[in-house]
Formats: sequence, C-alpha cells, structure tokens
Amino acid sequence: MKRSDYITWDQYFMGIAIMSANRSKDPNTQVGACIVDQDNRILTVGYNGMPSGCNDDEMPWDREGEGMASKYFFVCHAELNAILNYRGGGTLRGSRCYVTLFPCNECAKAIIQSGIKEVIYMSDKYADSDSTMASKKMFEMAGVKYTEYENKHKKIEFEL
Ligand SMILES: Nc1ccn([C@H]2C[C@H](O)[C@@H](COP(=O)(O)O)O2)c(=O)n1
Ligand SMILES: [Zn+2]
Repeated sequence: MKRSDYITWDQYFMGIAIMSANRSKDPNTQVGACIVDQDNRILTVGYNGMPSGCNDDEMPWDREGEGMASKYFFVCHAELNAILNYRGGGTLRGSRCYVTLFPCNECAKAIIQSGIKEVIYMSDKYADSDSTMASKKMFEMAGVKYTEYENKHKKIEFEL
C-alpha cells in the first residue's frame, strides 16, 4: 500500500520557497519564492539577495544608515529574482508563486506583468504597510488571486 503521509503540492512548493529563503544573507528577513506552472512543474525559484556581481560582504545589511548604507537600495527581492531567474523557453503566464512573505508593491508589479495568476504567501507581517496595501490593490484590479498558505503546522526535520 502506498504511503499516506506524503506532503501536498502546497507543502512541497512552500517547502522549496522556505528552503530557498535559507540561502538569503539578510540578517532580519529571509524570503524565498517558488513559481510553478498549471501542471505543478517548478519553473523557477529565488530568494532575497544582492544583485549578481555585487559582493555581499561589501554591501550594507542594516535597515537604516547614513546615505547609501541601507540594504533597501540594493537587495533584489525573492519574487523578482525568481521571475528574472526563469530560464525556460515559455512564459510565466498562468503560473502560481509560492512566497514566504507577501510581495511588496514593486514585486507585485513584476508578478502582474509576468502573467502570474496566483500568489500563495506564508507571512503577511507587513500587512499594515502602504507597500503591501498597494500590492493588494493592484492584485485585485489585475485579477491576481492571493491566498494565505494554510498548512503552517506540518513539521519536517532532516539533516543537511
Ligand atoms: N516580499 C518581499 C518582501 C521583502 N523582501 C526582502 C527585502 C529585504 O531583504 C527583506 C525585508 O527586510 P526587513 O524590512 O524585514 O528588514 O526581505 C523580499 O525579498 N520579498
Ligand atoms: Zn518585493
């Protein structure tokens, strides 16, 4: 008889987004994203990090600082990285994006323009921010569904 405690598609893809977030060097918030097509095939993944070629040992990781000494000028967000990392021949039209944190307004624009149709998010810790509210407004206007990930309580442990 086959196993019955295997993980669901949602758990699988959010698990990959969480695993991707673990690659982030951001000391405060690590974000991961995993974009999948209608046949549940993984198209691309990403996490928040400095742009390629920018040495992350030489970049600021603080939230605030004098002049350019803040990570916000430089960090490329997980969802944008996932979109830009896509190397397949086709497009992201009709795909779903699993992300560990609700997309900011800049990523929301990229999500909409790339044709992603659904966002499944884990945390909405900046729900009260103008950025998140702008994202939700754009998603609603553009017909991008956003759904909170529900299976937050399944624990999987493994050694790496
Ligand atoms: N949906 C998002 C939102 C934020 N990020 C990145 C940008 C920063 O590296 C970090 C947020 O840092 P905090 O303001 O919490 O110190 O997360 C992202 O990749 N995707
Ligand atoms: Zn963003």
